[in-house]
Amino acid sequence: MRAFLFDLDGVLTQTAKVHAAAWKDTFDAFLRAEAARTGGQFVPFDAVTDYDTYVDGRPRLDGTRAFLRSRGVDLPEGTPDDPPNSPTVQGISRAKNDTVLRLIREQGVQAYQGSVDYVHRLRAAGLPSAVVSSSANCRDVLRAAGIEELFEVIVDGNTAKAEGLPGKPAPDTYLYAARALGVEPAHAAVFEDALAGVASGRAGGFGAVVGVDRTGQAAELRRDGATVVVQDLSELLGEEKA
Ligand SMILES: O=P(O)(O)OC[C@H]1O[C@@H](O)[C@H](O)[C@@H](O)[C@@H]1O
Repeated sequence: MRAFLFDLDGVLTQTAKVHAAAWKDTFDAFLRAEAARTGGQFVPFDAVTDYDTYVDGRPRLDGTRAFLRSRGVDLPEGTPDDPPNSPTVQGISRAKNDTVLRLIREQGVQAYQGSVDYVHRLRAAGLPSAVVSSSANCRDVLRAAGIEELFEVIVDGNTAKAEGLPGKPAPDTYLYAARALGVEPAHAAVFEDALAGVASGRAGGFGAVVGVDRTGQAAELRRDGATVVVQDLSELLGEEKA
């Protein structure tokens, strides 16, 4: 492998669980109000299974659409100016973003030490790395974790929007990063904790797709595209550490 492409939330930083909590907060408020309005049952958002299946790894608006569709809810798209929690895809997405930013402000951002050590090892070996994230908040999160300077290339939700790239599980954002580093996908490794993310690694024909299993979904990561699964990148530093 000549280039290394890392997802952000859940691979480099401990922010996947913060996103999951913000999604749960937002969707539960919506579902509760819907149940009251229609007289139906309130079935809460599951921060593990619903998050992994519909939301994790995808661009924000795609996550909102995919989860609502899974509950048979069809909301108008709305506009980015819709007030948070308006019954539109944009309004719900905006509420979720307000919540995730508040949680990040309150809790700060921690990197995974194993990932930071791994990227340092790559740098010492002269091997380039990129961050490939669906998040529009990617740069702020990298900065808050103090690791922005470790990467040659950063492809995030804003890059995808500006370049018209479809988000994960499509391979386009990873392919864009590999091109920016001047490396063929067959010689680049993808590191992902999300099912949509390993699927984009597989779809892009990458030389290795490392599933990072933080939540006990190793089998699903393999099913959707991981060629190897670890619980933490420190496992890949292995005996060289001794
Ligand atoms: O809402 P943001 O910060 O642009 O992030 C979009 C998505 O980014 C992904 O990295 C997360 O796994 C998702 O949970 C998140 O929804």
